[in-house]
Amino acid sequence: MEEIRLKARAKINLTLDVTGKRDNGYHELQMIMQTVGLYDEIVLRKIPENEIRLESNVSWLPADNRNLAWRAAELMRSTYDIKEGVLIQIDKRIPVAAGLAGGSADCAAVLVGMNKLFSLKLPAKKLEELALTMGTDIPYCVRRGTVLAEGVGEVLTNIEPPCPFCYVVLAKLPVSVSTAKVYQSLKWDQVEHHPDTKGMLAAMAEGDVPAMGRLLGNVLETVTIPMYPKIADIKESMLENGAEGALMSGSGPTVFGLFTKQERAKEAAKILRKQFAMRDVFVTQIYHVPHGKKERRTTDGRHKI
Ligand SMILES: C[C@](O)(CO)[C@H](O)COP(=O)(O)OP(=O)(O)OC[C@H]1O[C@@H](n2ccc(N)nc2=O)[C@H](O)[C@@H]1O
Ligand SMILES: Nc1ncnc2c1ncn2[C@@H]1O[C@H](COP(=O)(O)OP(=O)(O)OP(=O)(O)O)[C@@H](O)[C@H]1O
Repeated sequence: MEEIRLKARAKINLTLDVTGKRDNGYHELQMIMQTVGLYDEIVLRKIPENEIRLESNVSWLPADNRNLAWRAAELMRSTYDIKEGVLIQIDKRIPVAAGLAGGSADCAAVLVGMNKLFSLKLPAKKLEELALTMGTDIPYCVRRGTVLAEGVGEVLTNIEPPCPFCYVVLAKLPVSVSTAKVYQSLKWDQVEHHPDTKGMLAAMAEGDVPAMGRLLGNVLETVTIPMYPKIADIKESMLENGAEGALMSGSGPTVFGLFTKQERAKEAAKILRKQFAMRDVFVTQIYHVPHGKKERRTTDGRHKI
Protein backbone atom coordinates (compact mmCIF):
# COMPACT_ATOMS: atom_id res chain seq x y z
CA MET A 1 0.00 0.00 0.00
CA GLU A 2 1.43 3.37 -1.04
CA GLU A 3 -1.29 5.77 0.01
CA ILE A 4 -4.13 6.04 2.52
CA ARG A 5 -7.03 8.48 2.77
CA LEU A 6 -8.58 9.33 6.15
CA LYS A 7 -11.37 11.41 7.62
CA ALA A 8 -10.36 13.27 10.78
CA ARG A 9 -13.66 14.19 12.42
CA ALA A 10 -14.46 17.00 14.85
CA LYS A 11 -15.80 16.43 18.38
CA ILE A 12 -18.25 18.24 20.62
CA ASN A 13 -18.50 18.05 24.42
CA LEU A 14 -22.11 17.33 25.43
CA THR A 15 -21.05 17.82 29.04
CA LEU A 16 -17.76 19.11 30.41
CA ASP A 17 -17.21 19.15 34.18
CA VAL A 18 -14.04 19.96 36.09
CA THR A 19 -13.78 18.15 39.41
CA GLY A 20 -10.26 19.01 40.60
CA LYS A 21 -6.81 20.29 39.76
CA ARG A 22 -3.57 18.32 39.86
CA ASP A 23 -0.23 19.62 41.16
CA ASN A 24 1.05 19.82 37.57
CA GLY A 25 -1.72 22.31 36.68
CA TYR A 26 -3.85 19.84 34.69
CA HIS A 27 -7.53 19.57 35.58
CA GLU A 28 -9.54 16.47 36.52
CA LEU A 29 -12.39 16.16 34.06
CA GLN A 30 -15.64 14.33 33.55
CA MET A 31 -17.04 14.88 30.09
CA ILE A 32 -19.28 13.21 27.54
CA MET A 33 -17.68 13.52 24.14
CA GLN A 34 -19.27 12.95 20.75
CA THR A 35 -17.89 12.76 17.22
CA VAL A 36 -19.72 14.76 14.54
CA GLY A 37 -19.71 14.44 10.76
CA LEU A 38 -17.54 17.48 9.93
CA TYR A 39 -14.05 16.31 8.95
CA ASP A 40 -10.61 17.25 7.66
CA GLU A 41 -9.55 15.01 4.79
CA ILE A 42 -6.05 13.61 5.12
CA VAL A 43 -3.94 11.73 2.59
CA LEU A 44 -0.78 9.94 3.71
CA ARG A 45 1.60 8.86 0.95
CA LYS A 46 4.93 7.05 1.14
CA ILE A 47 7.80 9.02 -0.42
CA PRO A 48 11.36 7.85 -1.12
CA GLU A 49 13.00 10.76 0.78
CA ASN A 50 13.67 10.01 4.46
CA GLU A 51 11.54 12.90 5.77
CA ILE A 52 8.03 14.11 6.60
CA ARG A 53 6.46 16.68 4.30
CA LEU A 54 3.18 18.39 5.10
CA GLU A 55 0.92 20.35 2.75
CA SER A 56 -2.46 21.90 3.53
CA ASN A 57 -5.07 24.20 2.06
CA VAL A 58 -4.57 26.65 4.98
CA SER A 59 -1.51 28.75 4.16
CA TRP A 60 -0.83 29.87 7.75
CA LEU A 61 -1.10 26.43 9.35
CA PRO A 62 2.39 25.30 10.46
CA ALA A 63 3.81 22.58 8.17
CA ASP A 64 6.57 21.45 10.54
CA ASN A 65 6.85 19.95 14.02
CA ARG A 66 4.39 22.55 15.35
CA ASN A 67 1.68 20.69 13.44
CA LEU A 68 0.18 17.82 15.44
CA ALA A 69 -0.22 15.70 12.29
CA TRP A 70 3.50 16.09 11.54
CA ARG A 71 4.34 15.14 15.15
CA ALA A 72 2.20 12.00 14.95
CA ALA A 73 4.02 10.84 11.80
CA GLU A 74 7.42 11.56 13.38
CA LEU A 75 6.51 9.72 16.60
CA MET A 76 5.48 6.63 14.60
CA ARG A 77 8.64 6.79 12.44
CA SER A 78 11.01 7.11 15.40
CA THR A 79 9.20 4.60 17.67
CA TYR A 80 8.90 1.91 14.99
CA ASP A 81 12.13 2.62 13.12
CA ILE A 82 10.41 3.47 9.82
CA LYS A 83 12.94 4.50 7.19
CA GLU A 84 10.59 5.58 4.43
CA GLY A 85 9.31 9.17 4.33
CA VAL A 86 5.71 10.37 4.32
CA LEU A 87 3.82 13.15 2.59
CA ILE A 88 0.82 14.39 4.63
CA GLN A 89 -1.81 16.36 2.74
CA ILE A 90 -4.51 18.00 4.88
CA ASP A 91 -7.67 19.47 3.43
CA LYS A 92 -8.76 21.44 6.47
CA ARG A 93 -12.47 22.07 6.99
CA ILE A 94 -12.68 22.03 10.80
CA PRO A 95 -12.09 25.56 12.10
CA VAL A 96 -8.76 25.94 13.96
CA ALA A 97 -8.54 26.75 17.71
CA ALA A 98 -12.31 26.44 17.88
CA GLY A 99 -12.99 23.88 20.64
CA LEU A 100 -13.65 21.15 18.06
CA ALA A 101 -10.31 19.33 18.50
CA GLY A 102 -9.38 19.78 14.84
CA GLY A 103 -5.64 19.47 15.46
CA SER A 104 -6.18 16.50 17.78
CA ALA A 105 -8.35 14.77 15.16
CA ASP A 106 -5.66 15.23 12.48
CA CYS A 107 -3.05 13.87 14.89
CA ALA A 108 -5.17 10.80 15.73
CA ALA A 109 -5.94 10.13 12.06
CA VAL A 110 -2.22 10.16 11.23
CA LEU A 111 -1.50 7.65 14.04
CA VAL A 112 -4.23 5.36 12.69
CA GLY A 113 -3.08 5.93 9.10
CA MET A 114 0.63 5.26 9.76
CA ASN A 115 -0.34 2.05 11.57
CA LYS A 116 -2.10 0.87 8.40
CA LEU A 117 0.26 2.32 5.79
CA PHE A 118 3.28 0.58 7.37
CA SER A 119 1.34 -2.56 8.45
CA LEU A 120 2.43 -2.11 12.09
CA LYS A 121 -0.66 -3.94 13.40
CA LEU A 122 -0.64 -1.96 16.66
CA PRO A 123 -3.79 -2.41 18.76
CA ALA A 124 -6.01 0.66 19.30
CA LYS A 125 -4.97 0.75 22.99
CA LYS A 126 -1.33 1.31 21.96
CA LEU A 127 -2.34 4.11 19.58
CA GLU A 128 -4.31 5.75 22.42
CA GLU A 129 -1.20 5.55 24.65
CA LEU A 130 0.98 7.18 21.99
CA ALA A 131 -1.77 9.77 21.44
CA LEU A 132 -1.72 10.90 25.07
CA THR A 133 1.95 11.92 24.78
CA MET A 134 0.84 14.63 22.31
CA GLY A 135 -2.36 15.97 23.92
CA THR A 136 -5.18 15.02 26.28
CA ASP A 137 -7.96 15.12 23.63
CA ILE A 138 -6.05 12.88 21.21
CA PRO A 139 -6.75 9.42 22.78
CA TYR A 140 -10.46 10.21 22.41
CA CYS A 141 -9.91 11.23 18.78
CA VAL A 142 -8.34 7.80 18.15
CA ARG A 143 -11.37 6.10 19.80
CA ARG A 144 -14.22 8.39 18.59
CA GLY A 145 -17.98 7.88 19.09
CA THR A 146 -19.95 8.52 22.30
CA VAL A 147 -17.47 8.33 25.17
CA LEU A 148 -17.27 9.30 28.84
CA ALA A 149 -13.81 10.84 29.31
CA GLU A 150 -12.32 11.17 32.79
CA GLY A 151 -8.88 11.66 34.36
CA VAL A 152 -7.33 14.52 32.38
CA GLY A 153 -9.38 13.35 29.38
CA GLU A 154 -7.61 10.03 28.75
CA VAL A 155 -9.67 7.54 30.80
CA LEU A 156 -12.24 6.55 28.21
CA THR A 157 -15.44 4.54 28.61
CA ASN A 158 -17.61 3.81 25.57
CA ILE A 159 -21.26 4.71 26.12
CA GLU A 160 -23.83 2.16 24.90
CA PRO A 161 -26.22 2.79 23.32
CA PRO A 162 -24.47 5.78 21.73
CA CYS A 163 -25.89 9.29 21.48
CA PRO A 164 -29.16 9.26 19.51
CA PHE A 165 -28.92 10.58 15.97
CA CYS A 166 -29.69 14.26 15.51
CA TYR A 167 -28.53 17.23 13.47
CA VAL A 168 -25.84 19.52 14.84
CA VAL A 169 -25.27 23.16 13.90
CA LEU A 170 -21.76 24.44 14.63
CA ALA A 171 -21.22 28.19 14.76
CA LYS A 172 -17.81 29.76 15.38
CA LEU A 173 -17.15 33.44 15.99
CA PRO A 174 -14.12 34.72 14.07
CA VAL A 175 -11.88 34.57 17.17
CA SER A 176 -9.39 31.94 18.34
CA VAL A 177 -9.33 30.69 21.91
CA SER A 178 -6.28 29.24 23.66
CA THR A 179 -7.26 26.12 25.61
CA ALA A 180 -4.32 26.61 28.01
CA LYS A 181 -5.43 30.18 28.84
CA VAL A 182 -9.02 29.09 29.47
CA TYR A 183 -7.95 26.37 31.91
CA GLN A 184 -5.49 28.75 33.60
CA SER A 185 -8.28 31.30 34.16
CA LEU A 186 -10.81 28.75 35.44
CA LYS A 187 -11.70 28.99 39.13
CA TRP A 188 -12.83 25.38 39.22
CA ASP A 189 -13.62 25.36 42.95
CA GLN A 190 -15.95 28.35 42.58
CA VAL A 191 -18.09 26.94 39.77
CA GLU A 192 -21.73 27.01 40.90
CA HIS A 193 -23.44 24.97 38.20
CA HIS A 194 -21.97 21.61 37.34
CA PRO A 195 -23.44 19.59 34.47
CA ASP A 196 -25.56 16.57 35.41
CA THR A 197 -23.43 13.89 33.75
CA LYS A 198 -25.58 11.02 35.06
CA GLY A 199 -28.75 12.73 33.88
CA MET A 200 -27.23 13.17 30.42
CA LEU A 201 -26.28 9.46 30.28
CA ALA A 202 -29.88 8.56 31.22
CA ALA A 203 -31.34 10.93 28.57
CA MET A 204 -29.05 9.39 25.95
CA ALA A 205 -30.06 5.88 26.97
CA GLU A 206 -33.70 6.92 26.46
CA GLY A 207 -32.86 8.42 23.06
CA ASP A 208 -34.46 11.63 24.33
CA VAL A 209 -32.87 14.50 22.36
CA PRO A 210 -35.05 17.26 23.93
CA ALA A 211 -34.00 16.08 27.43
CA MET A 212 -30.38 15.98 26.27
CA GLY A 213 -30.79 19.56 25.06
CA ARG A 214 -31.86 20.67 28.54
CA LEU A 215 -28.93 18.82 30.20
CA LEU A 216 -26.06 20.20 28.10
CA GLY A 217 -23.44 21.86 30.32
CA ASN A 218 -19.83 23.06 30.14
CA VAL A 219 -18.06 24.72 33.08
CA LEU A 220 -15.48 26.32 30.74
CA GLU A 221 -18.26 28.67 29.60
CA THR A 222 -17.64 30.53 32.90
CA VAL A 223 -14.28 31.62 31.46
CA THR A 224 -14.85 31.98 27.72
CA ILE A 225 -18.30 33.66 27.71
CA PRO A 226 -17.13 36.67 29.77
CA MET A 227 -14.26 36.99 27.23
CA TYR A 228 -16.65 36.76 24.26
CA PRO A 229 -20.24 37.56 25.40
CA LYS A 230 -21.50 36.98 21.85
CA ILE A 231 -21.20 33.24 22.59
CA ALA A 232 -24.23 33.61 24.90
CA ASP A 233 -26.10 35.50 22.14
CA ILE A 234 -25.37 32.71 19.65
CA LYS A 235 -26.68 30.11 22.13
CA GLU A 236 -29.85 32.12 22.59
CA SER A 237 -30.32 32.54 18.85
CA MET A 238 -29.93 28.76 18.36
CA LEU A 239 -32.67 28.14 20.95
CA GLU A 240 -34.97 30.76 19.40
CA ASN A 241 -34.47 29.09 16.05
CA GLY A 242 -35.46 25.56 17.01
CA ALA A 243 -32.48 23.97 18.77
CA GLU A 244 -33.33 21.48 21.53
CA GLY A 245 -30.30 22.82 23.38
CA ALA A 246 -27.12 24.79 22.69
CA LEU A 247 -23.69 24.82 24.32
CA MET A 248 -20.12 26.00 23.84
CA SER A 249 -17.86 23.11 22.80
CA GLY A 250 -14.60 22.49 24.73
CA SER A 251 -12.79 25.74 25.51
CA GLY A 252 -14.74 27.49 22.74
CA PRO A 253 -15.56 29.66 20.99
CA THR A 254 -17.68 27.30 18.80
CA VAL A 255 -21.31 26.91 19.89
CA PHE A 256 -23.24 23.81 18.86
CA GLY A 257 -26.99 23.32 18.75
CA LEU A 258 -28.85 19.99 18.63
CA PHE A 259 -31.77 19.74 16.20
CA THR A 260 -34.21 16.91 15.53
CA LYS A 261 -35.18 18.24 12.07
CA GLN A 262 -32.67 18.85 9.30
CA GLU A 263 -34.73 21.67 7.76
CA ARG A 264 -34.81 23.59 11.05
CA ALA A 265 -31.05 23.12 11.43
CA LYS A 266 -30.45 24.51 7.93
CA GLU A 267 -32.76 27.46 8.55
CA ALA A 268 -31.08 28.25 11.91
CA ALA A 269 -27.65 28.11 10.25
CA LYS A 270 -28.79 30.60 7.62
CA ILE A 271 -30.08 33.01 10.27
CA LEU A 272 -26.92 32.69 12.40
CA ARG A 273 -24.64 33.42 9.45
CA LYS A 274 -26.51 36.64 8.80
CA GLN A 275 -27.19 37.72 12.39
CA PHE A 276 -23.56 37.38 13.57
CA ALA A 277 -21.77 37.85 10.22
CA MET A 278 -20.11 34.44 10.74
CA ARG A 279 -18.59 32.41 7.92
CA ASP A 280 -17.89 29.32 10.02
CA VAL A 281 -21.40 27.91 10.39
CA PHE A 282 -21.90 24.21 9.53
CA VAL A 283 -24.85 21.86 9.52
CA THR A 284 -23.60 18.40 10.42
CA GLN A 285 -24.85 15.43 12.45
CA ILE A 286 -23.97 12.97 15.19
CA TYR A 287 -21.43 10.48 13.78
CA HIS A 288 -21.65 6.85 14.85
CA VAL A 289 -18.49 4.78 14.49
CA PRO A 290 -19.41 1.70 12.45
CA HIS A 291 -18.87 -1.49 14.48
CA GLY A 292 -16.40 -3.99 13.04
CA LYS A 293 -16.17 -2.03 9.82
CA LYS A 294 -13.60 -3.56 7.52
CA GLU A 295 -11.15 -1.43 5.61
CA ARG A 296 -12.52 -0.63 2.17
CA ARG A 297 -10.46 -0.27 -0.94
CA THR A 298 -11.37 2.44 -3.41
CA THR A 299 -11.36 1.52 -7.09
CA ASP A 300 -7.84 2.92 -7.55
CA GLY A 301 -6.46 0.72 -4.79
CA ARG A 302 -6.33 3.32 -2.06
CA HIS A 303 -7.64 2.43 1.37
CA LYS A 304 -10.48 4.20 3.10
CA ILE A 305 -11.38 4.00 6.77
C1 LIG B 1 -11.13 21.50 26.39
C2 LIG B 1 -10.97 20.11 25.80
O1 LIG B 1 -10.87 20.21 24.38
C3 LIG B 1 -12.23 19.30 26.11
O2 LIG B 1 -12.36 18.15 25.32
C4 LIG B 1 -9.75 19.39 26.35
O3 LIG B 1 -9.80 19.26 27.75
C5 LIG B 1 -8.44 20.05 25.92
O4 LIG B 1 -7.71 19.13 25.22
P1 LIG B 1 -6.40 19.53 24.37
O5 LIG B 1 -6.69 20.69 23.49
O6 LIG B 1 -5.91 18.25 23.75
O7 LIG B 1 -5.45 20.01 25.51
P2 LIG B 1 -3.89 19.75 25.69
O8 LIG B 1 -3.19 20.13 24.43
O9 LIG B 1 -3.65 18.42 26.28
O10 LIG B 1 -3.58 20.84 26.81
C6 LIG B 1 -3.64 22.23 26.57
C7 LIG B 1 -3.60 22.93 27.90
O11 LIG B 1 -4.87 22.79 28.57
C8 LIG B 1 -4.70 22.58 29.95
N1 LIG B 1 -5.39 21.35 30.37
C9 LIG B 1 -5.67 20.36 29.46
C10 LIG B 1 -6.33 19.22 29.86
C11 LIG B 1 -6.70 19.11 31.22
N2 LIG B 1 -7.33 18.02 31.66
N3 LIG B 1 -6.42 20.09 32.10
C12 LIG B 1 -5.77 21.22 31.69
O12 LIG B 1 -5.53 22.13 32.49
C13 LIG B 1 -3.21 22.53 30.21
O13 LIG B 1 -2.84 23.79 30.71
C14 LIG B 1 -2.57 22.36 28.87
O14 LIG B 1 -1.38 23.08 28.79
N1 LIG C 1 -3.25 19.86 12.19
C1 LIG C 1 -3.62 20.93 12.90
N2 LIG C 1 -4.83 21.50 12.70
C2 LIG C 1 -5.21 22.56 13.44
N3 LIG C 1 -4.44 23.16 14.35
C3 LIG C 1 -3.23 22.65 14.58
C4 LIG C 1 -2.78 21.52 13.88
N4 LIG C 1 -1.55 21.22 14.35
C5 LIG C 1 -1.27 22.13 15.29
N5 LIG C 1 -2.25 23.01 15.44
C6 LIG C 1 -2.26 24.13 16.38
O1 LIG C 1 -3.06 23.75 17.52
C7 LIG C 1 -3.75 24.86 18.05
C8 LIG C 1 -5.17 24.44 18.45
O2 LIG C 1 -5.85 24.03 17.30
P1 LIG C 1 -7.13 23.06 17.35
O3 LIG C 1 -7.89 23.33 16.10
O4 LIG C 1 -6.72 21.67 17.61
O5 LIG C 1 -7.88 23.66 18.61
P2 LIG C 1 -9.16 23.25 19.38
O6 LIG C 1 -10.24 22.90 18.41
O7 LIG C 1 -9.45 24.35 20.35
O8 LIG C 1 -8.74 21.95 20.14
P3 LIG C 1 -9.31 21.38 21.51
O9 LIG C 1 -10.80 21.33 21.38
O10 LIG C 1 -8.66 20.00 21.54
O11 LIG C 1 -8.82 22.29 22.59
C9 LIG C 1 -3.70 25.97 17.00
O12 LIG C 1 -3.04 27.06 17.54
C10 LIG C 1 -2.92 25.38 15.82
O13 LIG C 1 -1.93 26.25 15.33
